[in-house]
This record gives sequence, C-alpha cells and structure tokens, in this order.
Amino acid sequence: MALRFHKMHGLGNDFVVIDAREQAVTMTVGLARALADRKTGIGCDQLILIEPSAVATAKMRIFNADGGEVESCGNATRCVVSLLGGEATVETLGGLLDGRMIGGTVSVDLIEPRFDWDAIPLAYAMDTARMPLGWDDLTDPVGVNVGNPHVVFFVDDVDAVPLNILGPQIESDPLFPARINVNIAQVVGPNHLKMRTFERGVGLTRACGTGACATGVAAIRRGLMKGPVTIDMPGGTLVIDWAPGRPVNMAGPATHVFTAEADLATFQ
Ligand SMILES: N[C@@H](CCC[C@H](N)C(=O)O)C(=O)O
Repeated sequence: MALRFHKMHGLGNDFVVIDAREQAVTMTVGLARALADRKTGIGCDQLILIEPSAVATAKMRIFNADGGEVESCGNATRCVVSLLGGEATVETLGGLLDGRMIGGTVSVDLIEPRFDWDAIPLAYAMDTARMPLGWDDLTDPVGVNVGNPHVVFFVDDVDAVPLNILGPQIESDPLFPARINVNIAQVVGPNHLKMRTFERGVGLTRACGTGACATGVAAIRRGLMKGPVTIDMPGGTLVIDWAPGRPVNMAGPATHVFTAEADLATFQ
C-alpha cells in the first residue's frame, strides 16, 4: 500500500507528517520507529499523524524516533498549522494549541506552563546517596512542563557541556519516570539566549520548539530577562514570549520540503 507523507522541518527538527484524514493508517511503536529510521526508513526526529478532531481543526499525534508517543512538539505544531492552511487549533495530548501564520512566521500559543519541579526537591533531598539536583557541572535546574516535560540548566558556555553524554543520563534518571527533555542555555545578551537540547526519545536535535518555550519561561521566571526572548539553537532562532498566568507563545518558521509516497509493505 502507498503511504502519502510530507517531509517538513522547523529549524532542522525534521518530521514525517502523515495525514490520516485522507488515508487509513494504524500507527504502532514499531511502524513509527521503522519510518523514522534514517538508514532503512524515511528518516525524521518525530513522526506526526494528523487525525480528525471533535474539538479542534485537527488532532496531531506525535511519535518520537524511538516510537514512543508523546504529548507535544512545538516545531511540528508550526508545520501542521501551515499544512492546515495557516490558521488552526490543533488538539494534542498536551492541550489545545492555537496557531496562525503571519508572513513567513507561524505563531503558536502553547499551554500555560507548569512548574512540576516545585514538587521534587523534598523527595530528592531525602535521597542522601545522591547529589542533590545536579549532574556533574549541571546544577540548579528549572523543571518546566509546557505540555511535555523539560528540565533547563543555565550554564556559562553551552558549547563546553558534553550534552551527548549527560543528556542520556538525565533523560533516563529515575527521578523522571516518564523520562525528560534536557535543555542547556547560556545568556548571550539582553533577552537573548543560546540553547541546545537533548530530546527525550530522539537525542541531540538541531532545534526543539517546546524546549525553547520551557527555556524562555525558565529564564523569565528566574528573573534573568524579560520577554520576548530570542533563542538561538543550532538550527536557527525562535522568539518566545510569556508572562505569569499566560500561555507561552512561540514564533518561528515552518518548512515544507516535499510530498511523496512510501511503500508501506517495506515496513511491515
Ligand atoms: N521536537 C519537539 C519536541 C518533541 C517531543 C519531545 N522529544 C518529547 O519527548 O517530549 C519540539 O519541537 O518541541
């Protein structure tokens, strides 16, 4: 059977987007992983399934490259809003997200952030065998949930941190039973950050939209800067804005690369 898909990306965080409203697709962990494989599949960081929604323009399901289904993906939300015509409400496991395209930029309101970390230090402090709230030189984190879970560390030099080594350790730390996305950020100017992300279920990516949202929120909450915050990642720049009690807003590009068909029989 032919499977029609769109290859898209947001700042180099790349997606295979399948519109399940126009073709029947039963997604499984194994199929998502096979399609995402860069050697034997199509290749992507996340596989995105668009389905009908009773409460929004469409529902977006998100599968990491390891096949696990997750709650939210900022870069993919911008891509889906552009595919849906440039103005849409997208239903996700992480909430209902409103997006609109203005010129070449897609602006999306994510949810009001939750600071899940606030509940953690007490339990953690009781575990005296462990270094409290730090992994090597990464200390004093902020835990932010913007639909999906993130931990953010502010450092002096993001390029000096071995995120390829620390990222997997933190992602799978028993402290985070659902695992976590790991972000490190450096203040490079007024309201301006440089950031890298080790994504849960993927690894190092060129950009992470929800990671940028979590990091912008963490910087504002720590009093390091005011919004809007410009965040440079290896794949490019997003602008994040937030005020307490409000949803976090993300603005940036969405790129459609090509539309094609894959032979589904190859993957079964
Ligand atoms: N690339 C994404 C985040 C995708 C999901 C994440 N890896 C998770 O497991 O929560 C983004 O742009 O937000």
